[in-house]
Amino acid sequence: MEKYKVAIMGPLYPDARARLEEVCEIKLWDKSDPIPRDELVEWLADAEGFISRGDIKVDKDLLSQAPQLRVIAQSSVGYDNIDISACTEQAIPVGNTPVVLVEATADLTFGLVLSSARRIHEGWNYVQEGHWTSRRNIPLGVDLFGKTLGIVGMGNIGVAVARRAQASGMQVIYHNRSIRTDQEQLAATFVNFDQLLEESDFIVVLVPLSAESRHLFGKDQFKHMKSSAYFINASRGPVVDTEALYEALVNQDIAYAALDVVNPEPFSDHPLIHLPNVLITPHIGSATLETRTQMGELTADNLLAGLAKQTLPKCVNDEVNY
Ligand SMILES: NC(=O)C1=CN([C@@H]2O[C@H](COP(=O)(O)OP(=O)(O)OC[C@H]3O[C@@H](n4cnc5c(N)ncnc54)[C@H](O)[C@@H]3O)[C@@H](O)[C@H]2O)C=CC1
Ligand SMILES: O=C(O)C(=O)CO
Repeated sequence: MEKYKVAIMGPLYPDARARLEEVCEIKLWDKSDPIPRDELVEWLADAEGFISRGDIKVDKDLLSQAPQLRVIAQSSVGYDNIDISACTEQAIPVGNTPVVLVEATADLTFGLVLSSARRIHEGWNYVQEGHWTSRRNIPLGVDLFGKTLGIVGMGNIGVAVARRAQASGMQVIYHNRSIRTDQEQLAATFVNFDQLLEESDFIVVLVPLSAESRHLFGKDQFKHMKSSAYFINASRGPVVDTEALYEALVNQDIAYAALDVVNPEPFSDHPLIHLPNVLITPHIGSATLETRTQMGELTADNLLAGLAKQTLPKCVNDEVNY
């Protein structure tokens, strides 16, 4: 049997790779920098399947140069790098990996709440740098118990974060595109956006990046928050205006920011990194061995289904799913 031609933006986890190699002729980009556009165009000229990744712009122009393409799969729940309407127009289904990454991402997100409130990494730096010579001047944190956590984007991960917060004795309020029908069961209260900004001690952001959510958090929103507020972003960097966040932290309009996502990524020389009231992790929300393995498997399932013109198990534009 002739093998399917596929282009894959790595990394590709070993089990998924073995399954794909059985039926696919693979071109694998395994460098950490994104593939140059002209090289990608060449790779896609005869590709039937494409495993994309978040740092690659998949737009109308690219798709117009990929005449054989019948499926795109991506190992993430977010797909803000892909022009979904253009894919739908060309009847190309796009597979993503929701659900399997929820608990790992919620752990990391709530870990940022906990680490920043209790200054865990500062405590470790303090010990490592030899300052623990007496009981004085230890990093002093704040309680979670009895505080209000506001979640912006109460989807799958938001709900999993709410469960963790409730177990720590926090009240949970949320703002979402729509009020959840399971709100009572969630024991979380829907509030409007401004109310959430004003009332929350901790704000966790988990909205997808879209035209509507780009720079949802800027100067005015930080001014609206409590000066004691902790701001945690685990969604996408561009949901926040980075310069406005920097100013808010320098001016102490808010107390602290903990970020798993920033704009741009990677992020190694921005002044934000040097502020004392910031904790940044390198976009590791779903990065556990178990979760990344499951994401790899689901991505392979989506790709193989599309190549065989069968229904993708998780499809973003179901109207063109097979
Ligand atoms: N840091 C990391 O490694 C990870 C980050 N993510 C990010 O988290 C996002 C959320 O993931 P899930 O919870 O699985 O998605 P989901 O689709 O289950 O939840 C998103 C929620 O946000 C709401 N929403 C959308 N736009 C909104 C807006 N403008 N204002 C208020 N609410 C809005 C939706 O109604 C939905 O309830 C992903 O799109 C991705 O960007 C996801 C996984 C890992
Ligand atoms: O799934 C996503 O959207 C991520 O950011 C990485 O898991």
